Amino acid sequence: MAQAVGLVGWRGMVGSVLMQRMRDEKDFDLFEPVFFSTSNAGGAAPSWAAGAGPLQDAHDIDALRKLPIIVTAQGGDYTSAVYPKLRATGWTGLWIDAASTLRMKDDAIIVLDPVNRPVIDAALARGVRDFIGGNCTVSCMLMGLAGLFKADMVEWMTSMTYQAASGGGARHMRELLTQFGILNQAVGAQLADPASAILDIDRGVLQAQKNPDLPRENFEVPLGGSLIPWIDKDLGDGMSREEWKGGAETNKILGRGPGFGADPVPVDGLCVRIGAMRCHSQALTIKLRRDIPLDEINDAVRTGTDWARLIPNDRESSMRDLTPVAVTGTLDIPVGRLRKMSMGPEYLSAFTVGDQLLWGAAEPLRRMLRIALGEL
Ligand SMILES: NC(=O)C1=CN([C@@H]2O[C@H](COP(=O)(O)OP(=O)(O)OC[C@H]3O[C@@H](n4cnc5c(N)ncnc54)[C@H](OP(=O)(O)O)[C@@H]3O)[C@@H](O)[C@H]2O)C=CC1
Ligand SMILES: N[C@@H](CC(=O)OP(=O)(O)O)C(=O)O
Repeated sequence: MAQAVGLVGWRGMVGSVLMQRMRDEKDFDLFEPVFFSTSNAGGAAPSWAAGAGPLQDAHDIDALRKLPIIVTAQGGDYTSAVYPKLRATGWTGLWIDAASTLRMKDDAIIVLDPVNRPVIDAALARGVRDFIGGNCTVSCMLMGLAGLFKADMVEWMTSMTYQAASGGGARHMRELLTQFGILNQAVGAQLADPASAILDIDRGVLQAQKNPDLPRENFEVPLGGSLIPWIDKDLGDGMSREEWKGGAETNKILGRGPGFGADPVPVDGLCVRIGAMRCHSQALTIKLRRDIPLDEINDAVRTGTDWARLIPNDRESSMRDLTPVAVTGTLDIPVGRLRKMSMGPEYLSAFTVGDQLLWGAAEPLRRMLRIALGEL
């Protein structure tokens, strides 16, 4: 009989993308899904899951502890509330989670198997039970640049991010679009008149952006037609939590830093929210360990993972292939704008884009489940 797997958070935004990918890849042929809900215990399982029983209560520790594997995309509050109680019962099953709560725990692994499969395999062999998806910005960056890290070409790196609204969640995406709609309406008549003055339109947009009635419950400030140079909590030392994750998680995924054999690679930067929908983009400045020819760098990027796509550093290719619109809904991680910078031959610039709901959230989890089931 197939192994039972508990699924929590399957109808949220990350969960829905995860379910779709698992259906596309026929993952459900490999296990018996047991669907949980925090809001509708006893309700029907999703219609596409033929034969699945009714929804179980996601806070019912006795129901959860019967399962050898639990996959959750329910969120950090759920993990904080349920995980400690579940482990306190002596449950030794595998916990596969999208939330950041447990990521930096000593005995938890951040999963991104095309980059750190040996770390995952070694952890499974020594009995590690917690496998957590990485921060979306970090995972997308590493899926593109893995080749440079694998070849140990990187001395340090800065990452300047352009992060999509989806990183905040579904309500943030709606709010962004609502803001755009209101801005458009505010100047609709002038826009329709080719003879109207652009500075009048600009004034009208600014007025609408500054109007206290513009919906901003989620982002707190206008994002449509603007940007927000802060993501996640304020750590109190000038750094945002999202920026801290860049260095901390990159090194943990690579198996570098304190507790590992190799020195950490300094990774730092500035994380910015922009008005894109669901793709995070990043401009990278990389200090190479030595002057490496660009051909060699291109080869390393191209072969780093099966999903990295080398984009020629020309105007047409960059505009066509290196944008959120080009990448959304695909697993491709294009990497382009690769060139040596004027600071010297050891300084490399790069630009990369990734769908933060796919490689940034859902894909590493479904692949970890396959690994746990011995199917990848
Ligand atoms: N958003 C992102 O970009 C990323 C998020 N993550 C992590 O994934 C977790 C979940 O995030 P996300 O998917 O954005 O959260 P959502 O808010 O979309 O979903 C979370 C839960 O909300 C409940 N819910 C209530 N109303 C609705 C509704 N109308 N439609 C769907 N679900 C509803 C569902 O639980 P129930 O069925 O039990 O009612 C659902 O599982 C978080 O921990 C986050 O940190 C990780 C990487 C990226
Ligand atoms: N913080 C990310 C999204 C996210 O959920 O990240 P994490 O999984 O590290 O909490 C963003 O806002 O774009």
